[in-house]
Amino acid sequence: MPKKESFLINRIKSIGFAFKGMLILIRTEASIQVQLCIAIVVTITGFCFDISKTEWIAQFSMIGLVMSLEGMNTAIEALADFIHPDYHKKIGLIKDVAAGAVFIASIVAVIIAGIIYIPKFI
Ligand SMILES: Nc1ncnc2c1ncn2[C@@H]1O[C@H](COP(=O)(O)OP(=O)(O)OP(=O)(O)O)[C@@H](O)[C@H]1O
Repeated sequence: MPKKESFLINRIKSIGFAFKGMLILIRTEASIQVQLCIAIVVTITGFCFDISKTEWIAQFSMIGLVMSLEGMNTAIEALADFIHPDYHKKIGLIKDVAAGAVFIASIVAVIIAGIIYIPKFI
């Protein structure tokens, strides 16, 4: 019994730490703030155009993917700066690759937005 309790408490604590991390990202990361604004705008646009359930799923999936990858990118940047604060070619490569992952998701997000909204204008 006590084992189960401590497991539950640990899970709740983990959710608390994760929530704290999310708030840090929203408060301190300019890219996340921009993405959050875009997410709010496209969500309002979704209501305006009365998009279908499948389109909502695609839209929210891309919002989640881009913002969570941006969070991972921020963590990798912070880790790289902590491990090696000075200039190093490898650190540059690590940061570029992490940023590249966000960029790929962002391009796909723009394509999906085009698939959803362009037909509503023509
Ligand atoms: N220590 C380093 N050694 C080599 N190149 C680096 C180093 N730090 C940064 N760079 C290069 O500069 C780019 C930008 O790095 P930076 O850490 O400023 O990230 P950023 O994309 O500007 O993110 P943020 O705006 O969140 O700080 C990297 O992608 C990398 O090419």
